[in-house]
Amino acid sequence: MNVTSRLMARRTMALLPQWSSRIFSVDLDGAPLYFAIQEKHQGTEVPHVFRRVQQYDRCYSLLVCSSDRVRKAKFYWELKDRLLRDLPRECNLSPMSSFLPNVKDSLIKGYVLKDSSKSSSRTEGLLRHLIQHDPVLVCSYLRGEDGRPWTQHLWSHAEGSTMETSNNYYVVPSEAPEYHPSTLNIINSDVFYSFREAYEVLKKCGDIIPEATSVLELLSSRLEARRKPDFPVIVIEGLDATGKTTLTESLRDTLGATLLRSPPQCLSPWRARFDQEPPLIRRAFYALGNYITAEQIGQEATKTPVIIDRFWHSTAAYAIATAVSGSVHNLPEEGSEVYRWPSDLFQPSLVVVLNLDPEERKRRLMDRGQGKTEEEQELDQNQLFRLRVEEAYRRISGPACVTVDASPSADQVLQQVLLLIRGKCHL
Ligand SMILES: Nc1ncnc2c1ncn2[C@@H]1O[C@H](COP(=O)(O)OP(=O)(O)OP(=O)(O)O)[C@@H](O)[C@H]1O
Ligand SMILES: Nc1ccn([C@H]2C[C@H](O)[C@@H](COP(=O)(O)O)O2)c(=O)n1
Repeated sequence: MNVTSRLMARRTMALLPQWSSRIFSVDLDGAPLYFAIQEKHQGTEVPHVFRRVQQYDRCYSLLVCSSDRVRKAKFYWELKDRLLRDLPRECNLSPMSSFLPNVKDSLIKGYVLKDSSKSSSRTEGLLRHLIQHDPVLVCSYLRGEDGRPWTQHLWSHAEGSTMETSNNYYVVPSEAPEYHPSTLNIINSDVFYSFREAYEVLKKCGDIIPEATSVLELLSSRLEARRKPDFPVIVIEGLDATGKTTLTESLRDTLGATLLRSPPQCLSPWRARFDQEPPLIRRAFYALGNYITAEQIGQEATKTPVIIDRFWHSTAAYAIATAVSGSVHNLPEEGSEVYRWPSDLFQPSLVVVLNLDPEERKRRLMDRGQGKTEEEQELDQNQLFRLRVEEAYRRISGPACVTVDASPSADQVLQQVLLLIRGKCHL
């Protein structure tokens, strides 16, 4: 490799720190398959993932690398649609990531691209364009000949030219890491543990999402000193159609309470807009919604008991369950810091989670016959996602939730929750 290409390769690799200590994970049919790279040719074992892609003529990886996390999140979010639109039909994409085993915040996301189109020119033209203009690291993979293993070639770009590095990295099998890679970046990317962290994300979005500025304007007067509320504050949680609206309205009427929601009414004009954004931005929006609701709690709980329809448990449980794929075993383990309550967020007196058999929930959804959000459809169709949300609810602590069976009649559920409130909150 000449000096220029070595420099180009070094500059490119600086985007992906500790390149040769990284593990690569490819999600084929929902299950991660792992491989690593090494500089020396040792052994000939082909990682499982490459045995699965042999039928394709060409194989590439794209990893989205940028120190600007808003740009990175936006670009990754839009990349799949762009690739599916512009690549030849014979190309196939699978989610991929690279990470340092068990090192927090080391996860970098991307795709593996398998190509069996007649010519490489369209695909490679697109990849060249991407590395020139976007925060993407591209590698190509070559099948070894004469019993030699597959090799990974890093593409570099500088001063108008693109090249593949000629010093090979050999692709070798790797063990599954102790922690599922998608758990590594949850803190402050999917779940925010302070007002400041969530606020900073929306502040950075101001120039690309004008609505973020409107949301921030609502927050300017917040974070006043909190005092202990005079009346109990009770949160009702649960998946959609488990009966939260029905129960919270009955509790309001029975207890003469104030009913609040998170996200609060004042954020309604922007909710649909933020629901289209990548998790980093969308979850920051919901996190800030909890702080606005907390402020309203502070005002109302001096006068009456307060009932809240969804709060922090929803924000964290849905975010964690979306960030992690596969079975509940992939979730961060019970007791992980991922499930801790933000230290600057108001803690309610009691959190009740309504639990309902999936078939009965589906029946209630059908009877109600309203439109569903994408996440609600996902809950409906994807059993594993529903199980992850339910388990994440259960693992959140400080305060932990109390689970109530929501399958009896509305009045029986109300009586059950009133008993809990009277026991815990001395009402
Ligand atoms: N205990 C119950 N038994 C039978 N049906 C119920 C019960 N509680 C609520 N329902 C009915 O189930 C449907 C969903 O209830 P509701 O709207 O209260 O749920 P939700 O949790 O607030 O839903 P979402 O989160 O989607 O707003 C409604 O049609 C409601 O009348
Ligand atoms: N405090 C909240 C409330 C809601 N969310 C998110 C989680 C789901 O994506 C969706 C469910 O809300 P619904 O459709 O029942 O209004 O909203 C959140 O993150 N935090």
